[in-house]
Amino acid sequence: MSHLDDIPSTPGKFKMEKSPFIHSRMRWHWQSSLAKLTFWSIVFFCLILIFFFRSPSSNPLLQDPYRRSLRTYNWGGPAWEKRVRSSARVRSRNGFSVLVTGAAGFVGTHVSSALKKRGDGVLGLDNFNDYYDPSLKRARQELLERSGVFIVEGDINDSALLMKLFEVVAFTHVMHLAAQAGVRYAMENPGSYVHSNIAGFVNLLEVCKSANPQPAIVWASSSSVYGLNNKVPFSEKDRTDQPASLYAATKKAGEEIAHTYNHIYGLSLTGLRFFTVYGPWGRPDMAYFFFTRDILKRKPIPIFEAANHGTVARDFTYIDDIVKGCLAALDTAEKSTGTGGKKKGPAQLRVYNLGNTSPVPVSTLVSILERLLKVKVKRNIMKLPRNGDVQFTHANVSLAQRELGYKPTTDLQTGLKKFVKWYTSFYSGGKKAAG
Ligand SMILES: O=C(O)[C@H]1O[C@H](OP(=O)(O)OP(=O)(O)OC[C@H]2O[C@@H](n3ccc(=O)[nH]c3=O)[C@H](O)[C@@H]2O)[C@H](O)[C@@H](O)[C@@H]1O
Repeated sequence: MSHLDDIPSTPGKFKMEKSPFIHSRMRWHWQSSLAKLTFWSIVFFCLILIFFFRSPSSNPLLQDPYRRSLRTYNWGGPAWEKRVRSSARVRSRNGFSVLVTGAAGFVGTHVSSALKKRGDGVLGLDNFNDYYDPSLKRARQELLERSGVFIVEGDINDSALLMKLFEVVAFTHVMHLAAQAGVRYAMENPGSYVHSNIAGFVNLLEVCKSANPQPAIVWASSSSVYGLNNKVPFSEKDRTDQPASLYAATKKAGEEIAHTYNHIYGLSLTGLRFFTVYGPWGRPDMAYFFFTRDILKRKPIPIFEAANHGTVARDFTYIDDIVKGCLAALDTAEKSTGTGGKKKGPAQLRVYNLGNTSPVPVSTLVSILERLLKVKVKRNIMKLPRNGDVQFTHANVSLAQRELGYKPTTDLQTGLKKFVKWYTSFYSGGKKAAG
């Protein structure tokens, strides 16, 4: 019989014998148990430490926004100020001096480049976060640098940096495009939306309101603010109090915050509700972009459909049309009316839809890509997940047409052709030639 057979399986029923042999064995057993306990406690403690420091996705305290806000950026010094001044220098008569936040982003890159081309002074600001592949942002930065646009590396939550920028340059306009984008990611990392779209926006407005002169601000809202509104096409007068995602809620909050800063401080503010913008240099987290990548890899494509086989559709809007809308919003923006944080009179407050006015089903988007890429697509029809997506979007742009002269001219087929041309060139090693 092995000594293990002496130990009853039911705890508490074991009767201790008073034998010295058993005593020493018990002591040895106790000591070895203590050693084991200490050993496993250390292992457990180490595992907790590893988990804490290496796993941001499972630890809300260390998720992206907080890590990002802890990042330090190098800025300042005479050489840096010289670059800032030179990039923001106006080169055309009556040109603007524009601070573009999110300049290394998709829309930011295109708008910065268009402004620079027509002789405006442009200074970029971007935190180069890793929401999607930062190397794409770096490639956009290179592109802008070649046309004379300097992107300052920093966060819109950094008041000291923003104040420094306004001290060095008297910006006439701010094109605010820095944001945490993406509808579905809001369920994974809600904090990043609050950090960028609310706290960051407020911080920027705080600095703008105190600037002398105050700049006029044009900023990116989103078609997602229409949420569960089902009156089509979406007009600026429709309900926007039923957001379907936290992303949408933060953009809607931005519109209300804009109202407050306009009301109290006389800041001129224009919000642009973009409708699913696509095109060359686009965002890899968007469906048209990753569908292209996955079709080329022969992977099945998940196509969402609503209840009862309902079609899911988007008012896909080509980037060049959006850029025209952004420039027109800057051109028609009136001056802010405050000085040194005090309102001197009523200021302009506007909101416009910038869409394409012709929604296309996601299944048609896939068919167009299939033809352009010449690859037979494996379709995987799936129920629209409850993750913030709405069934359809459709812009009424008559207000933007009337007041901004906005008129979209690119249909999805034409726009995707340009995107695919850029994509294949960019990702076939010719990254620099893809501009
Ligand atoms: O219009 C807007 O305001 C928003 O447009 C896009 O959001 P979304 O329209 O959802 O764009 P995608 O994520 O590219 O999705 C496009 C369509 O593809 C569908 N989809 C997406 C992913 C997928 O796997 N399958 C699929 O069918 C979506 O349901 C949606 O109808 C942007 O991601 C947002 O940042 C932006 O603010």
